[in-house]
Amino acid sequence: MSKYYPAQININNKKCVVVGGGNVAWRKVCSLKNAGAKVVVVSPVFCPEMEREEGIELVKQKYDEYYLNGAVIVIASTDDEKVNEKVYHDAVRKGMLVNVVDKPDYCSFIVPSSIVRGDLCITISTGGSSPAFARNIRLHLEKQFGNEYSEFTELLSEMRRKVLGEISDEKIRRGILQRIAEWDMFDFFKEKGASETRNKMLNIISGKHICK
Ligand SMILES: C[C@@]1(CC(=O)O)c2cc3[nH]c(cc4nc(cc5[nH]c(cc(n2)[C@H]1CCC(=O)O)[C@@](C)(CC(=O)O)[C@@H]5CCC(=O)O)C(CC(=O)O)=C4CCC(=O)O)c(CCC(=O)O)c3CC(=O)O
Ligand SMILES: NC(=O)C1=CN([C@@H]2O[C@H](COP(=O)(O)OP(=O)(O)OC[C@H]3O[C@@H](n4cnc5c(N)ncnc54)[C@H](O)[C@@H]3O)[C@@H](O)[C@H]2O)C=CC1
Repeated sequence: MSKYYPAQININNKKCVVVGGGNVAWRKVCSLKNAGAKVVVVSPVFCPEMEREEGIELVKQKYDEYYLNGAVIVIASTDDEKVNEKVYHDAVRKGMLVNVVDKPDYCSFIVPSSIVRGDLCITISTGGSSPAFARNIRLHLEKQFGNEYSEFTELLSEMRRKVLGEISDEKIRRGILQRIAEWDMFDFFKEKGASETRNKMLNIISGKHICK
């Protein structure tokens, strides 16, 4: 049985607070920002990357629970165990999701390693057993997942919206959605490109091709 429930959290435009301004905090700031969060970092000192980054709010202060107000996610990444623990208890009391980077027992969620190709996101977690192994698996897999995965996913998204809007029979709809996402379609896409694949998919959608 897994210790955690894997899920994707929508934090677009939501306030997320990172306490601490070091290298580990920087990694978390990047992933939160990439997911569209409004990132606030509270720390007396920031690493140079953070000082340079635009579009994040830097609060040059020691931690105070006041800074958590309105946040959906809180990450404690200071080098002071007492501060990290206080952040954890404050966040839990306020009903927020919290992650203390060096204390898995003080995490209501943990952050997996991830490969992002447009809307496609492959995440790898060892449940805290070995973050270094999660990272190495990412480096290994990354080479196999190029930008074509992003482009094919984008095309599928467009076609899926069309199918959902136009085909009311659930069985036929499911059949088409399965068919256009099959591996031979992806091979065709890689060989012939987006335009020919789009035509092939449109033929399937309009019933000109028999579904398997
Ligand atoms: C539980 C968890 C909580 C959390 O932070 O969410 C956690 C905890 C801890 N990490 C520690 C160390 C390291 N963490 C990394 C790297 C990453 N750590 C990440 C996640 C997680 N780390 C969560 C579990 C994820 C899972 O297992 O699935 C990644 C995937 C995502 C991210 O952080 O964004 C990111 C890789 C991103 C990428 O590159 O793809 C490296 C490697 C490196 O930096 O090169 C090292 C050094 C080598 C090592 O120790 O393995 C320590 C010991 C600190 C100490 O020494 O005291 C603890 C505390 C403990 O284990 O007790
Ligand atoms: N989960 C993970 O992936 C990893 C976790 N760690 C752990 O994460 C912690 C942070 O690591 P680094 O970023 O390398 O440390 P660091 O020493 O570079 O940064 C610590 C930061 O905490 C800030 N800080 C200290 N007291 C504070 C307070 N009262 N309020 C707000 N900010 C405060 C400092 O200003 C500094 O910016 C360490 O405890 C380390 O053991 C380390 C490696 C990997």
